[in-house]
Amino acid sequence: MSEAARVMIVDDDRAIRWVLERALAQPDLEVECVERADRVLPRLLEEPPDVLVTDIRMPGIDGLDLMARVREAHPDLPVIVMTAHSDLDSAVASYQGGAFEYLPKPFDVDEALALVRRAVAHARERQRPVTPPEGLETEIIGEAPAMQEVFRAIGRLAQSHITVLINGESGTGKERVAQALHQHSPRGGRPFIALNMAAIPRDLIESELFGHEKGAFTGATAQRQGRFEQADGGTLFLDEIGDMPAETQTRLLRVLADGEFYRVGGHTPVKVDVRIIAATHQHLEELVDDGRFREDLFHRLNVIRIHLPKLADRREDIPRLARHFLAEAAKELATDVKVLTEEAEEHLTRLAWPGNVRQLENTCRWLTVMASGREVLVEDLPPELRDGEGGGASGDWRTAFRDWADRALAAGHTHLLEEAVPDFEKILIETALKHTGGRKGEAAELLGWGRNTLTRKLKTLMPEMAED
Ligand SMILES: Nc1ncnc2c1ncn2[C@@H]1O[C@H](COP(=O)(O)OP(=O)(O)OP(=O)(O)O)[C@@H](O)[C@H]1O
Repeated sequence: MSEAARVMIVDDDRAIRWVLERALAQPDLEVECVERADRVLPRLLEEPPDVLVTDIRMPGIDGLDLMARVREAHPDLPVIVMTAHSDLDSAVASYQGGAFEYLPKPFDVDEALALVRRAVAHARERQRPVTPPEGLETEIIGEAPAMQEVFRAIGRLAQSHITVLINGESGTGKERVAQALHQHSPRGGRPFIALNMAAIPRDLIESELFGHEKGAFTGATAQRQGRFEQADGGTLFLDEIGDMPAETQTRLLRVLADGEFYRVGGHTPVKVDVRIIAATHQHLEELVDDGRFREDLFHRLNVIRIHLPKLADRREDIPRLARHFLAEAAKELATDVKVLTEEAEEHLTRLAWPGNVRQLENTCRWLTVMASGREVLVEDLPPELRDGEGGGASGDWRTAFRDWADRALAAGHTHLLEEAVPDFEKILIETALKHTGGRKGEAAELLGWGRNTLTRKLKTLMPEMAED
């Protein structure tokens, strides 16, 4: 902590400024005194000091106003309020949740100095974990306490090769965290290979992981390296580990124990040095209890566990995430960056976000394409997010449908429309027919189709109903 801490003092009373400036003239502090908040506000917001000391009653922008604005931009900046006791309540109220100290007037200079030093120490203590490991700042956004825990874990694990298990719902950023763990490890310059167990057909998992020899099975026309070999010296990220078939679990366990494996159809052991990071949205303990996951493998993987909270459990991060994704989407689509109005931002902050960060990211992309103006209003939001608490009311078919699509994509499905549209139409047809007691003409009308269209659809979708 060799760098001097910057302290800004705002008071219209010249005598107080003079006293404080002298009291705080210390080698470890760099003090700046200003008379009026409005003259320094833009600079203060842009380049905040380490500690702000302010009076309450001042001409122009008063201390409460100043705190409100500072808090908005820098919620963690410690503020020391100098005031008579009578103003304390309103001061506390205005800065609730922020770091706040109180210096009653009249004060003793030593007391003032001690308080400023304490605030500096406090600010630095807070800043340390707040700053994610170097280079991560733009990658993982998270000021919520649970995300701070994640950053701390990444920092703590930076120098290790230890196996890590990441828990969290789909779309919470598990792969991101795995990447960060890799980048900040001594293996950072080596490959990071990700493999989603839920996305590969079960009978291909072994050859995907361990590779195969030529002729190992029909279609194995050449020798092929598996992910383990590709990840040699680096990190292998095994997503949705709970979906790993039992035989593969056994093989994985053996690789972890011996550091070597055989390609499918091979007889020569292949040696590798791979760090495993596994992730799952499931409760592995429960899978173990149900006999669906090997207990010994579970213990092997569960050395260090990182939990990623649902987005709904870190709502304070939503505005920043949204701004980040809007900027990213604009870059990607080579267009102007959309800005959320306060109402739209508040609205987004209240939604349920069952698809977590990924859903927010997709929403921001959608907005970048669809919103008409530069400013995004609540009305510009996709319809399913616009009304009520949207995005997750249980029983809402759109939510269930979205979850289905999320899962299907995560499992590697393609041509989703081909998969979904027939079911969608079938459900509507069945329901309409139920309502009309099987009368097709009326059902076609309810659906908004001509009778011929319905007949044609029935032939392809529900041939058993097509006879008439
Ligand atoms: N904290 C974050 N800051 C910035 N971007 C994030 C953050 N968390 C997630 N993302 C982005 O959100 C998307 C989803 O994250 P990611 O793929 O890591 O989730 P996941 O938990 O691995 O999902 P799944 O289990 O479905 O594979 C990615 O595009 C990722 O870059």
